[in-house]
Amino acid sequence: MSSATTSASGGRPVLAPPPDATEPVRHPDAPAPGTPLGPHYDQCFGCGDDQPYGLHLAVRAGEGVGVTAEFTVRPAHQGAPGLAHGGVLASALDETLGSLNWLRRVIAVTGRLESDFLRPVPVGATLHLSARCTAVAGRKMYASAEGRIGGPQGPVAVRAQALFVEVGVSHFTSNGRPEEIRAAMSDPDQVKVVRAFEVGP
Ligand SMILES: CCCCCCCC(=O)SCCNC(=O)CCNC(=O)[C@H](O)C(C)(C)COP(=O)(O)OP(=O)(O)OC[C@H]1O[C@@H](n2cnc3c(N)ncnc32)[C@H](O)[C@@H]1OP(=O)(O)O
Repeated sequence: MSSATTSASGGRPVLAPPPDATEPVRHPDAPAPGTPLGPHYDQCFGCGDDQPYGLHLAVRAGEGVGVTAEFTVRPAHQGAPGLAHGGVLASALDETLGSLNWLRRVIAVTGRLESDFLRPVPVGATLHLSARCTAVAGRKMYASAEGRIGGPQGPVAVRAQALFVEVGVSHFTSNGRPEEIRAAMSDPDQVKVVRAFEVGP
């Protein structure tokens, strides 16, 4: 196995939680199962309403540290004629996985994302996504996701495993372009300010 998929210590796959990992904990203020989370940032490619070519992914809180989401593939998302681009599908998985952090009220960004593409996804299809956090170890959150087509119980078209790493707000304020940081920070809607930075953009 290559060093890209195994850890430095002992050959454990990098996306396998270490033995001292713990169960993820849902924050007491997390929205009830079934509640739409809404966009975390209106310019986000994954969920933002103001991104004309974005995914406009709609995420709902699930049970525990889990979410469901839907994404309908539009012509702007094509790779091959009539089919979704693989990078766009990976973005849908990443966005769905990222929203798990909102249920934990932890600021975290994607460190690693491994995707499997099992079936082609046509333009016009709705991808029914689900994701759950499987373990936490220090700043690291381990999670998995899948996307089905033809309905929520349809065949799995894509799936992913991911590692998110907890960061401070300075990850965004120090590295993001100042124009967008200033605009997001000065939004009069304080809930929007919090959500723009509490969940990785
Ligand atoms: C609504 C939700 C929207 C969500 C949108 C989707 C989320 C996103 O797409 S976020 C954007 C994409 N991601 C990024 O831009 C992140 C860029 N990367 C970084 O900033 C840094 O590399 C970062 C923060 C991940 C880690 O850096 P740093 O804080 O210095 O931590 P570091 O000490 O290197 O790593 C911490 C732990 O994570 C592990 N780790 C970090 N990266 C990886 C990786 N790629 N693979 C495996 N393990 C990793 C380290 O081995 C370390 O483990 P341990 O504690 O056991 O030693």
